[in-house]
Amino acid sequence: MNIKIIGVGKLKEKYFREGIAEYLKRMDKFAKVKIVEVADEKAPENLSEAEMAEVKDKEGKRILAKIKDKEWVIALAIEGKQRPSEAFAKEIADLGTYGHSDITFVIGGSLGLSPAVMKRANDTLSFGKLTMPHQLMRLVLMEQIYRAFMINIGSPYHK
Ligand SMILES: C[S@@+](CC[C@H](N)C(=O)[O-])C[C@H]1O[C@@H](n2cnc3c(N)ncnc32)[C@H](O)[C@@H]1O
Repeated sequence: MNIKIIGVGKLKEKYFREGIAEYLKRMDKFAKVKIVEVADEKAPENLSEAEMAEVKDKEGKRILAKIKDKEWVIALAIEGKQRPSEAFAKEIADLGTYGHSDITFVIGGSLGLSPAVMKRANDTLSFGKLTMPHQLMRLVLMEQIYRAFMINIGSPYHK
């Protein structure tokens, strides 16, 4: 299975990078996991609606350029679909079984994902109504993917 996580902007803090590196290492035996970073646009406080849409559109185009036709895309969105970790684990296993072994997760930038990216997505994933910083979201997502693998092998990691 190939898992790609596309995020906007670089991870600045060392503790995030270390956390990501740890989960990359732990998942090594279950899947080929790749992090792809696309450049972010400057998004100062006082942007108009049109300017915010332009920021998302530009970032969205960069995201879409990193996605191949065969990839099953799951967009992370606050208003997306929530599910328990067990259901998420089953989905990951089923996708692999039924011919979608290239799964791509997409995390938006500080203003979120563009309509074009949401349209390309095959599914959405919400971690609840709380807004998380996109850098932290990357780490939380990795833990949940790792947890999914642990659930699927029946490991006591998942209690
Ligand atoms: C700072 S948030 C963007 C906030 C923006 N107002 C929005 O509604 O998308 C950056 C990205 O992190 C992800 N994200 C943040 N909180 C999330 C949550 N609770 N569930 C799923 N994804 C989340 C989404 O991909 C979002 O585009």
